[in-house]
Amino acid sequence: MPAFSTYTAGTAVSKEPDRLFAQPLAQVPDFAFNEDVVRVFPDMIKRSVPGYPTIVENLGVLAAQFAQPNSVLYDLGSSLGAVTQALRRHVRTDGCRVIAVDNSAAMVERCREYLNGQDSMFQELLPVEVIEGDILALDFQPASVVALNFTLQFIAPDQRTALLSRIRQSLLPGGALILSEKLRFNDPEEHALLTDLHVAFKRANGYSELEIAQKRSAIENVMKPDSLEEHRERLLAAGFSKVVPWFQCLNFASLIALP
Ligand SMILES: Nc1ncnc2c1ncn2[C@@H]1O[C@H](C[S@+](CC[C@H]([NH3+])C(=O)[O-])CC(=O)[O-])[C@@H](O)[C@H]1O
Ligand SMILES: O=C(O)C(=O)Cc1ccccc1
Repeated sequence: MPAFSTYTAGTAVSKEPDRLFAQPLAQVPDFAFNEDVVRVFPDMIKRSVPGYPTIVENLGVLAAQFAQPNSVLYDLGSSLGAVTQALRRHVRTDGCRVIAVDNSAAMVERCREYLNGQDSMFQELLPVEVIEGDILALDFQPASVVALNFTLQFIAPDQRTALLSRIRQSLLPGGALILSEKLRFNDPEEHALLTDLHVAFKRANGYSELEIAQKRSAIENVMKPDSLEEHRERLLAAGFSKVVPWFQCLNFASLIALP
């Protein structure tokens, strides 16, 4: 029996601790969102991303300000649906529905289980559809809120502007894109300081030097962070009119981009 804990307003999520990189690996494979990662994901993301619980909960609060009646709210790269659950806790706008999309079959399967659990515990939640698919191939419907919560960094850099342009085209007046990302910094001293402080955050959360080093080499080929300046310029190039950072903790930040 997997261990479960209740958080996010009562919905049970796995609390299996992340020890994926605890043993020395002869060769560290590229990071993938497979079944092993799915089992430990809630623990991994909370212990790895400073500010993650604050970002997710407040993403729901922000979304409620931008949600327009009878529109779609997208959770792109939904993983286990933490953002979708926050949207359902906070958005009360008439006729809204959530579309969560992820291309990891293992994530989608577990996400559907969690959302069914939330459905059975609470009434009058926004309807949700969970799609297993590539967000680069998605046919966007008119949307008032689009959340990319730590997903764009996994998209090939040369595909990012096109994806953001398509999101911009789908956004309704009064809507918003909420984009959370790990940042890199153009100033080498600032980059080194915030990278060291992120390592200290992981150490304080119980990760060993070996776990930190092996995870770093697992993600370096698959996760390519940009600077805040690059994000701003790309969002403006994609047609957004205004970019407003609303949260930063160490080298992790979240931005609101307005159509
Ligand atoms: N092309 C793609 N199409 C669809 N999904 C993708 C694609 N590329 C990557 N993904 C998916 O994007 C998610 C990124 S995790 C998001 C956390 C979540 N938002 C959270 O708030 O808990 C971030 C992290 O682990 O740092 C994974 O589930 C991938 O399968
Ligand atoms: O662990 C890290 O160093 C990160 O940058 C964040 C992260 C969190 C979960 C999966 C992949 C990357």
